[in-house]
Amino acid sequence: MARALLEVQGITMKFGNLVANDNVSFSVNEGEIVSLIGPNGAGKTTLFNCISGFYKPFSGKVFFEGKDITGKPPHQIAMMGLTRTFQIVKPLKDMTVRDNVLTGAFLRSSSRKEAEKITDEVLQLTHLWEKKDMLAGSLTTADKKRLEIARVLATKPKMVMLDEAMAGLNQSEIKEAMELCVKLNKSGITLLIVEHIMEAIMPISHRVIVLSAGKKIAEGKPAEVTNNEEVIKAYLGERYYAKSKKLNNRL
Ligand SMILES: Nc1ncnc2c1ncn2[C@@H]1O[C@H](COP(=O)(O)OP(=O)(O)OP(=O)(O)O)[C@@H](O)[C@H]1O
Repeated sequence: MARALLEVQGITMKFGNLVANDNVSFSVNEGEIVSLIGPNGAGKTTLFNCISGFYKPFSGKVFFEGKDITGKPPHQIAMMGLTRTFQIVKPLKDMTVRDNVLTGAFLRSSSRKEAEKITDEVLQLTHLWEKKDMLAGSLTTADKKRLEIARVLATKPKMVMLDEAMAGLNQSEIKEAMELCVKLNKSGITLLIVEHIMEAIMPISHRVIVLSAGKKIAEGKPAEVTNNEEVIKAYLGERYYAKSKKLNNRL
């Protein structure tokens, strides 16, 4: 049986009177690609922040490999093998691409030689090798997103949480990002992905979890979720329903 790598149990997070996450529970098994979707303001990033230690949830627990990580600091959670990227990428823009990735590698290794070896492997894997000497601030959006992923990979994670890593990318860049996700997953990394580009994540996800107004409203295989009436009404409607209706009208 698949082993739960991440277990989120009844997470509630409030900002004043606003309940951003309302008793959310789910788990991610080792080796899975799970996507977390939902309308703007549904609470996806807040949940990422609660899981990765950037927020201490109001109530509920988070377990990674069976260990309680609720409220532990982000660097400690990263040391355990769970890391995340940010929706708004923040590379150290006056440092080179390679040095940016090195900062991640130093979490795993205190030896410079070893950290450089990890860094160079990750630069090859993420197709950033040719740009390793460029200043991070001069990269395109797509390459900045790639660098964010590279920095995370250099920490040698067991599981990566990607927060809108495909936002702002063009079609071919999205395809490359999808391929990278599949490649990382095949190399043994479990993925939890927040994304609005349904066309990109549905084909690569094993399971999808849907949040709406802070609550989990559905969970299942991509085909199950896209046919779920509540999900269509709360979220997919705008994107999927109109598109399929247009198509049906034309037939
Ligand atoms: N630091 C904060 N202080 C106060 N309210 C916040 C804070 N962060 C998020 N919120 C509110 O919590 C709710 C959930 O926001 P969150 O960013 O988690 O949603 P999201 O699903 O990630 O949205 P999006 O898809 O637009 O990124 C929103 O109403 C938002 O305004």
